[in-house]
Amino acid sequence: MMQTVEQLQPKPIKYASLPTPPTSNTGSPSNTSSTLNAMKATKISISHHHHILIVTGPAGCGKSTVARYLADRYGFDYIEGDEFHPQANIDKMAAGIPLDDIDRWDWLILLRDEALNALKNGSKGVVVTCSALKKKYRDVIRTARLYDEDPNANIHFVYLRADKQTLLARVRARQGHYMKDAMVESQFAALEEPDETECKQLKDVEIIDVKGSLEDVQELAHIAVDKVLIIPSAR
Ligand SMILES: Nc1ncnc2c1ncn2[C@@H]1O[C@H](COP(=O)(O)OP(=O)(O)O)[C@@H](O)[C@H]1O
Ligand SMILES: O=C(O)[C@H](O)[C@@H](O)[C@H](O)[C@H](O)COP(=O)(O)O
Repeated sequence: MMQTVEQLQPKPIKYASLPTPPTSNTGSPSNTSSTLNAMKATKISISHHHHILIVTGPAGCGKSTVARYLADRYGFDYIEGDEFHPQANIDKMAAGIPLDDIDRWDWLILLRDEALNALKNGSKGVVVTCSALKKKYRDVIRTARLYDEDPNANIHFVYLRADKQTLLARVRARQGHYMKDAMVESQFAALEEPDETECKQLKDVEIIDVKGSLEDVQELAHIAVDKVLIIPSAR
């Protein structure tokens, strides 16, 4: 069964005023003009497979903002990863102490299982925010495919790439969050960006440069994700 994007989202999709797509040192470019032209010219449908989109990156890169937008666009469930940290992790981060691997394992498994539950309960797709700073954390999430009832479940990472200055500015401007700007340094220290090997071998990472305005970033993100979710119709 196919669902058209038009059915999921009343607003027409604009492809007209796109920002110049970013290129990345480590991953594939987020889109090409030929893909865009193909999408403009054809009716587009979301494949019937289960989809898990993991929006990743360090604190302040825009995970929640972009994930909510994507969930809305595709009619997917939304899981805010921060809400699944145990209180001990929140307390630690609020006190300015970075989490370590041990703090994160159960949280990652919980997020994976929450996503699987949403699919089991009938959701076609789910968008999860999860910093997933290291490759081994992303690998934990990748095991969702082994447990999902759809053997062709589509697990995809949207890595929001930002430089330290941008993150510092955004974390400083954000009100009422336990994660303060002093933690940005440790987030970068822990960060293992998806590199060329990971991107090429696993083909499940899109890298989005998030320096631009929110509107630009949302557009870049949905163009990248459309390529993953949507089958251009032959008709
Ligand atoms: N592209 C952007 N340009 C400007 N501000 C942004 C952008 N993306 C997010 N923000 C703002 O930056 C802050 C951090 O975004 P958020 O989505 O909470 O990031 P994360 O979930 O990764 O910590 C928020 O106040 C958000 O409104
Ligand atoms: O693995 C971690 O160290 C945390 O998950 C961290 O990366 C995450 O960013 C925080 O939960 C803060 O929340 P925000 O990302 O919403 O700032």
